[in-house]
Amino acid sequence: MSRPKVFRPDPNDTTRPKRGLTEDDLASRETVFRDDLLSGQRILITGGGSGMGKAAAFLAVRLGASVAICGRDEEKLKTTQAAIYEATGTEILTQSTNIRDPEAVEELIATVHDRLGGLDTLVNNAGGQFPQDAIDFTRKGWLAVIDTNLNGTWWMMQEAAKRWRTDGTPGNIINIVANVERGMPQAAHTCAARAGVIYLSKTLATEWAPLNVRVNCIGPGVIETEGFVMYPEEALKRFHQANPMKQRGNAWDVAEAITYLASPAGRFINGDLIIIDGGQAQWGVVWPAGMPDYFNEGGAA
Ligand SMILES: CCCCCCCCC/C=C/C(=O)SCCNC(=O)CCNC(=O)[C@H](O)C(C)(C)COP(=O)(O)OP(=O)(O)OC[C@H]1O[C@@H](n2cnc3c(N)ncnc32)[C@H](O)[C@@H]1OP(=O)(O)O
Ligand SMILES: NC(=O)C1=CN([C@@H]2O[C@H](COP(=O)(O)OP(=O)(O)OC[C@H]3O[C@@H](n4cnc5c(N)ncnc54)[C@H](OP(=O)(O)O)[C@@H]3O)[C@@H](O)[C@H]2O)C=CC1
Repeated sequence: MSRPKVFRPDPNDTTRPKRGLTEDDLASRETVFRDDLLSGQRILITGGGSGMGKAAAFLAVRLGASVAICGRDEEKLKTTQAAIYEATGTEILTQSTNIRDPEAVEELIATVHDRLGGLDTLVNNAGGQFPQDAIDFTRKGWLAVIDTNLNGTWWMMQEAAKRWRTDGTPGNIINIVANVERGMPQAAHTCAARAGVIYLSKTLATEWAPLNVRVNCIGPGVIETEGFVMYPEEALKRFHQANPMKQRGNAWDVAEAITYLASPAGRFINGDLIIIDGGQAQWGVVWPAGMPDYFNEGGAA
């Protein structure tokens, strides 16, 4: 088998195309929602400095929400903050936070409450993984993906809910996971973590109903964002072949679904998983690190 065991993206490689919607797109793209839909809402979006989180932040501000974003990279957050300010005249709150650090998460939730006066909707979008055959995962790699996607999401959920319980105010949690129903070859670490988040969410949708907190998940399929840099160009050529529409989704597709769940239209949706994947769940498999010969026609039976 000639597939490389590891693909490490080079952040300084300028030969790769820039991917994802531009700030101009995010500032002007049409939305189905009315201008003041989220007026008065306070929304915290993790990983809001890029990709789907950034699109959701742009849209929420355009629809009147007060928005906070976090991520590890302060510069990315500041760039997004400036772009949103330029497009809308509204300043969002940014706080550099690693969601894997529960103390940093506690500080983040406290800052959001202090600065925005409370929190209505938490969007747990921060996350990611690298493509690799599971058998070759290092322990550190496995732990990094589980700690980010499962533990990090949990620290955020728990801390937000504690504040809602203390304050006696309602809450809404939207967890961005992935389309894991049929498993995800070469993404087993993230599949395990996301499946964990989905069933955590289904459980808490019941357990936290007495607190008036709703919990839902969104499972994106192949959505073209800056995050595609984690995958080799060769794999990216095949990604959209895995859905019957043979298309890549974009960050706006997910941002509008987040908005729907954050709006009063989502008021009776609880414990659910909304898949946005062009039908991939019923069709193909991505193989982000390259399909083993075994599965090719003529490969071992
Ligand atoms: C859902 C779709 C699924 C795949 C299916 C594809 C279809 C969907 C397409 C797109 C899906 C997306 O999610 S796009 C969004 C992608 N965006 C992201 O992934 C951004 C966030 N990701 C990350 O921060 C990193 O990838 C992550 C590993 C999770 C955490 O980062 P950290 O900074 O903690 O970790 P690092 O220090 O970089 O690495 C820790 C260890 O992990 C291992 N490691 C890290 N990168 C590695 C690599 N490329 N190949 C092998 N191993 C690696 C090594 O053991 C590292 O240790 P050392 O050896 O000591 O270095
Ligand atoms: N694009 C796709 O096709 C799919 C994406 N997803 C998931 O959707 C979410 C958004 O992805 P997308 O927009 O595509 O990709 P991006 O890579 O653009 O977004 C991921 C964001 O998460 C932040 N992040 C990562 N780790 C941490 C951490 N430990 N603490 C705080 N922030 C963190 C990153 O910011 P920073 O680096 O500054 O920390 C970044 O802004 C991710 O969870 C992704 O895995 C799921 C299925 C498909």
